[in-house]
Amino acid sequence: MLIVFNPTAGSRRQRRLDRALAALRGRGLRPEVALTARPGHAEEIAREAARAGAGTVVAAGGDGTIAEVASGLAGGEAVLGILPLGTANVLAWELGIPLPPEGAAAVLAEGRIAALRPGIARFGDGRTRLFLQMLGAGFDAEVVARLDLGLKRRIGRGAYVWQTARELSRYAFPPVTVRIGGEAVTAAGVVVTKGRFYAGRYMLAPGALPGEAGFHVVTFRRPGALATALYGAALPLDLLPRLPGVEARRAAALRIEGGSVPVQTDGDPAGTLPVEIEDAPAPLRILLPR
Ligand SMILES: Nc1ncnc2c1ncn2[C@@H]1O[C@H](COP(=O)(O)OP(=O)(O)OP(=O)(O)O)[C@@H](O)[C@H]1O
Repeated sequence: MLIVFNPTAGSRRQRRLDRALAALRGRGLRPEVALTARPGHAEEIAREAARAGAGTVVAAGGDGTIAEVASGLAGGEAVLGILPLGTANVLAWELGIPLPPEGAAAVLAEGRIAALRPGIARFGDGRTRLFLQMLGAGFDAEVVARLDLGLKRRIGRGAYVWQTARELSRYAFPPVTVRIGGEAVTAAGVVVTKGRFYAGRYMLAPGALPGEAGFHVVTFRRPGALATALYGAALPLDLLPRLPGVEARRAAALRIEGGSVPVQTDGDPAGTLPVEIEDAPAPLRILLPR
């Protein structure tokens, strides 16, 4: 077992890693730890470990680190483990992986292996990006792109609230077009998700199930600061899916177009529109609670 540790993710991460390591050793495991030195490094480490025959490669960080490790493992035999040390930890909430390090360690030691179907985003410039939870185009990606990472390290999720307030006054809400089969929907923004939750443990797509093929596509029709502030206020109350102008569809694959609109995947900046989205060719094996 190799643990790929992002020392910049979340807060109090070193102590939480140490607690997980102690719990794993208590269960007779002797994991190695590799530290990431830069964005993208977790993917390289994971790919190399898988090539060298690692059985389990654990992403110790937030959703961005998990997506990077998953990219490195794609198409191989190694199993993905998750030690949630991030800021929002959406995927951990989605999959029921405990946030306390001892609980997460128990899943790494004794969990069951399940299959997830990652999504793949193909950008107009030819780059691809794998995601496990979600992709957003529009306002949420603008917030992620402009987030002050130092502030996020200091105050955690409050940094997103602060950045949202700032972007509400200056984002122009250019329209995006979502194409699913022959249908075209124009909206102010869209979130394409594999899971139910968004921004933590808040309900976005109640019908989504981990491991399913395809996507739940949630469009936000109304542009502007007022509508977006309302979406933001409804989110922690789990009322977002019921708001007027918020519509959900299923799609096996889709294309999103829009001029210079930013895109985020699993909470990290990923590029700009256009993007084509489909399921990854192979499932990914992952350790989940029994
Ligand atoms: N050593 C490093 N220095 C700077 N950035 C790094 C380093 N290692 C990894 N990263 C980048 O940090 C980004 C953010 O990390 P991650 O998403 O894991 O944590 P988080 O943002 O705190 O958590 P969450 O996504 O759950 O809110 C990752 O996308 C990764 O590319």
